Amino acid sequence: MSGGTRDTPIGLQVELESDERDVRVGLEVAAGERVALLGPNGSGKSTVLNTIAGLIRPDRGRASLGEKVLFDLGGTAHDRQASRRVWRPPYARGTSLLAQEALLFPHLSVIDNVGFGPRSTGAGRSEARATARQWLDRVGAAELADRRPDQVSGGQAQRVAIARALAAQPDLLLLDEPLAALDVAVAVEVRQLLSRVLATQTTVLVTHEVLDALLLADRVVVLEQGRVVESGTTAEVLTRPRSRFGAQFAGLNFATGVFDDGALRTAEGVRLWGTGSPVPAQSQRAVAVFRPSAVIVSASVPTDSSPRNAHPATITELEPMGDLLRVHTDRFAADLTAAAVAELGLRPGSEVILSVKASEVAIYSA
Ligand SMILES: Nc1ncnc2c1ncn2[C@@H]1O[C@H](COP(=O)(O)OP(=O)(O)OP(=O)(O)O)[C@@H](O)[C@H]1O
Repeated sequence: MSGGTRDTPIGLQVELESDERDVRVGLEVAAGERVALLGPNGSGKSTVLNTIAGLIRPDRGRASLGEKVLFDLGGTAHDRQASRRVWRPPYARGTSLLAQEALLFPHLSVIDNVGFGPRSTGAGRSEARATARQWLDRVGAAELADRRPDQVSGGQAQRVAIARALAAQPDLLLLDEPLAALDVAVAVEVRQLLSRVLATQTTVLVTHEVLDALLLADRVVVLEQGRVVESGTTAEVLTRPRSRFGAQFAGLNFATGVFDDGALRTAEGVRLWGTGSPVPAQSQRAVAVFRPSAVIVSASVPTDSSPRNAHPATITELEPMGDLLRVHTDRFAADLTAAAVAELGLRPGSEVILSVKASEVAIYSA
């Protein structure tokens, strides 16, 4: 070990069940792996993070970091014998939690904030300060060492908080939307910093940002209503999502149903023709995914190209999206230029036909 993260990363295994919150989640993070937890508000992301950190006690479950048991409350698949109840307190877990706000200790200088972890695991004052200096250097905040937390900006405070979290040499780093409170420009810098320092750090990251998943995570786990609904490499989930939230995160239109005679049939009876990749078996549960930019909006069914997928829809909302407008409807979303929206006279309540070529729709098993 050298004033940094542990030389040999270790992995995490968690199973937890909370009745009050209706959260039942199993999660495995390999040694050195960085996993992003995604999901809508209230889907259970913070519950998972705070349970691992030891701030929330679930009803049942078990978690271990390498050989170290964080808690074992029984009632899980591992619980083959009546298990001994284990609840390791937060400070003895080897985890560091970094939240949206830096939450530095206000009465300590920046360097002593960063040296706090090493001090509390037995390092002497000068050794702790040396480790803290190395970390402040690594996060580009060496010149802040002697300041008080109220003398640094939000972005600087978050850099210091990252240094403090990592100087404690955590076996597991827990990040709860660490960039959400920062200005866009500062978030870009701190994201770069995180991607540099997290390379081999076992990490669980809660985020709502696609860029965080792309740059900071090896794998993505999607929660909906307290359950894991999909998991895969970041690239897999962004290109072939299998959950509604995964598709929303990737900015894609999404429908679920069963594969039936060459098309997806949804529970509402809508049929979507597409390209099977690979083609699902007849009657298999499947999803259809396509880009909003592939959707054509018109006042009536186009006669020239006769697309197989043409559906009546009502516009619900218009939203700016880069240099386009995203047209939300009661069915799918479409990206149009402002000129096209003006020409068609589109506004919430307008009734339109949405069409998309079958070659633009990917259908695969759910
Ligand atoms: N203190 C609490 N007591 C009881 N139930 C709670 C408490 N906090 C959250 N819940 C419930 O637990 C479930 C999971 O919430 P949680 O905060 O973990 O979701 P989340 O995915 O982190 O949401 P967000 O993105 O809004 O932070 C929700 O149904 C929520 O209403």
